[in-house]
Amino acid sequence: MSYSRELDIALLAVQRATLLTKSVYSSHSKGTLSKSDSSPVTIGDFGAQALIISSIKHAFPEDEVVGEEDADDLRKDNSLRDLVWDLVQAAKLDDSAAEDKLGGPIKSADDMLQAIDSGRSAGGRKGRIWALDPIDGTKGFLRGGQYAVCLGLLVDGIPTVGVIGCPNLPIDDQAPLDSSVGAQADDKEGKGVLFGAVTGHGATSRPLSKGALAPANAISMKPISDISQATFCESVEAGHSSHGDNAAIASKLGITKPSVRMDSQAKYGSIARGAGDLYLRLPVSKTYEEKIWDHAAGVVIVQEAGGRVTDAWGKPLDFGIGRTLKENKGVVAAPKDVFPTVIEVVKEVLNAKE
Ligand SMILES: Nc1ncnc2c1ncn2[C@@H]1O[C@H](COP(=O)(O)O)[C@@H](OP(=O)(O)O)[C@H]1O
Ligand SMILES: [Mg+2]
Ligand SMILES: [Mg+2]
Ligand SMILES: [Mg+2]
Repeated sequence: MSYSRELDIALLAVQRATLLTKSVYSSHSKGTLSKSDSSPVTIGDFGAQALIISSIKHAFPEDEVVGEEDADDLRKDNSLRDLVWDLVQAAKLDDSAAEDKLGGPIKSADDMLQAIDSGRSAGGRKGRIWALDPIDGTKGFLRGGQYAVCLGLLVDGIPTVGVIGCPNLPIDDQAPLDSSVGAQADDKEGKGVLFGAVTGHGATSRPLSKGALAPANAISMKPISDISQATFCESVEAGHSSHGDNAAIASKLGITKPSVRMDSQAKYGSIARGAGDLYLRLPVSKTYEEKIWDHAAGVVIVQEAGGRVTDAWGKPLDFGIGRTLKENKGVVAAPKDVFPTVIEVVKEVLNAKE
């Protein structure tokens, strides 16, 4: 199957949601709350989840969605709900054919809450399940760094369609990648990329637009003949990925360039288009379970661009067990031909710590 309709809807739904996240990004009050795990969530996360789930349920009513957020906090606080509702009503693509494909605007605040809560699927190995991260890199979103709106389709537990919208990344696939891209990001002139991929059909990038989709460019990972020249990406947040272990791996590979620190699945997009080469996410905590919505879209895009993605022990990521990757620890992504070299070194560093 080519999943071309799924890709089209996912691209448009993510594109529409970025109109909302961009309006929150540039505003002083982001309506930030602290969740039970003490991680942040903003009115942008709730609004983007509502818009995307409503688009998916319109186009594919039978599909399930595993979404990061739920509407509990909005049901308890009417003023917060109203803030999100205002944002959701304002986020419209300026192309009526595209809006029609997404079912047009959400009809009421109650429908909005219901849409957000339709992301409560438990996940699993059977059928079609979308994994949605309405704002990935919320800490970057609040700090003024990179963030991404991410949507992946799992078919029988296998990531099959992936879309990532990155409002703050340079449009140009060839733009040099260093930590200035990860820090002090903005979404002004020349910024805003939409990545997309379907298993077996390649990966693309295109400028984010406000209406119909812009023409796509095929992307692929950069061939590397000398691994010591590689550029590696890692989280900005030291609590999400071990900077020390990542640095030890880079050093064993002979890499001397400093890492590119960047929030969100913008890392997957950046290596998929050959701006960077490796993505290292070595676990910090022994008990943390990676979430399926933090990786589903990025994995399809990197694989279709010529890469391989596994956990830090080289085990395939298992998206079919539920909302988390509980059988995996950490994540490593690299171009296929150098992947075996990279994963051997990752395992050496992990084994030395056991
Ligand atoms: N202890 C931890 N280890 C790894 N990832 C974590 C973590 N705590 C939170 N995260 C995840 O890290 C994601 C951001 O990744 P990155 O550091 O690459 O930007 C967060 O996504 P959200 O921002 O969507 O909540 C969150 O799901
Ligand atoms: Mg979060
Ligand atoms: Mg996330
Ligand atoms: Mg998120």
